[in-house]
Amino acid sequence: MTQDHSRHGVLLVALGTPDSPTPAGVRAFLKEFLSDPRVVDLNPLIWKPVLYGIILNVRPRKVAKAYQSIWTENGSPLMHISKLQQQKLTEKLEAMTDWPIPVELGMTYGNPSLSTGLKRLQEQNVDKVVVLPVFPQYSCSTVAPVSDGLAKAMLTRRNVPEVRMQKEYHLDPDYISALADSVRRHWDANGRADKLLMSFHGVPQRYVDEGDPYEMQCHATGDALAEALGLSSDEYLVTFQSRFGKEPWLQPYTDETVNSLPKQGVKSLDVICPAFSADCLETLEEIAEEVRDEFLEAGGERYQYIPCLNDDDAHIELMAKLALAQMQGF
Ligand SMILES: C=CC1=C(C)c2cc3[nH]c(cc4nc(cc5[nH]c(cc1n2)c(C)c5CCC(=O)O)C(CCC(=O)O)=C4C)c(C)c3C=C
Ligand SMILES: [Fe+2]
Ligand SMILES: [Fe+2]
Repeated sequence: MTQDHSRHGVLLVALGTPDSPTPAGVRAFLKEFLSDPRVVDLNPLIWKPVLYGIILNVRPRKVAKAYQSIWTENGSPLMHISKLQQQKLTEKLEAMTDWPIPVELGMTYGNPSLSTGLKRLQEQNVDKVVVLPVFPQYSCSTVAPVSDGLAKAMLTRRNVPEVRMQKEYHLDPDYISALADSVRRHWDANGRADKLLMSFHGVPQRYVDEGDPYEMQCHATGDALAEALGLSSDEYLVTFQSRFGKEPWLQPYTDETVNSLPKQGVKSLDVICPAFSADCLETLEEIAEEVRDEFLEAGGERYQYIPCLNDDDAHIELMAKLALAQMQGF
């Protein structure tokens, strides 16, 4: 079936990242991010004094150092990889449709904003926007802020576009097979560890108790990936990383699990982070460095991090397939 793509465009959405790896750059990013009640839903009368009085004074200096350790000549890895994805997705869509379909980046927090991305699409005459947040698993703390941000961006437009948003794709067969292929490539090049650890970004347990399907979707992804790889239940683990604040987050925690594994005889680990579509601070610094050091200090012998899908062909093909399927819905 052929379709008229003349008014179609894609807004490729990622979480966002600081403009610079400096305390000021990180502070501006954290201020916007951590002020979103979708991310931290505590009573503002309690949260705002903590955020402005403590967190925004202490955390930026520490986190800027972490960003400096992963920053490249192309800037923040998340931004650089997102731009590569944007460019390759543009090329892939044109190859598949014989029509140039504009793809713009929009970050939930930081630059370019969702509003900027939307404006750039409208400047190219786009009136039917497919929004593709690159979060395979839906969470109220990642995907819902995208729909909030879009609604806010459109509040001031006289002419609003038609919009369709991909909510999640945690069991899409092409997503699972792209992950499985990346693990197999890693095994072929490096051999296979005792276990495959699948570490997902955490969220507060309470969000799940109140209806966020994120945890269930992470486990479904993990089980499907294990099945695609032919792993039995004792050959892989699903854990949750990046805990923030005092209340319980999804468990088991990645760091605690990794610390306990050498004592149980697990001396080598392969680690993959399926909730991340691009390598970033949380994978390159936290998982590939910090957690690795903890494993080796606890008696582990070999720890290997498997990169995110980033700009892999299979990943770009998945994005193109999802975008085109959404376009069929207009
Ligand atoms: C405070 C609560 C947080 C929730 C809830 C949360 C959910 C969540 N985040 C991602 C993806 C990413 N998070 C990243 C960084 C990051 N995340 C939090 C906090 C929460 N995340 C903070 C404070 C930070 C900044 C760094 C720090 O201060 O520790 C990033 C990396 C961005 C980068 O620049 O590289 C990503 C990506 C998901 C998928 C998720 C829930 C499912
Ligand atoms: Fe996060
Ligand atoms: Fe972190």
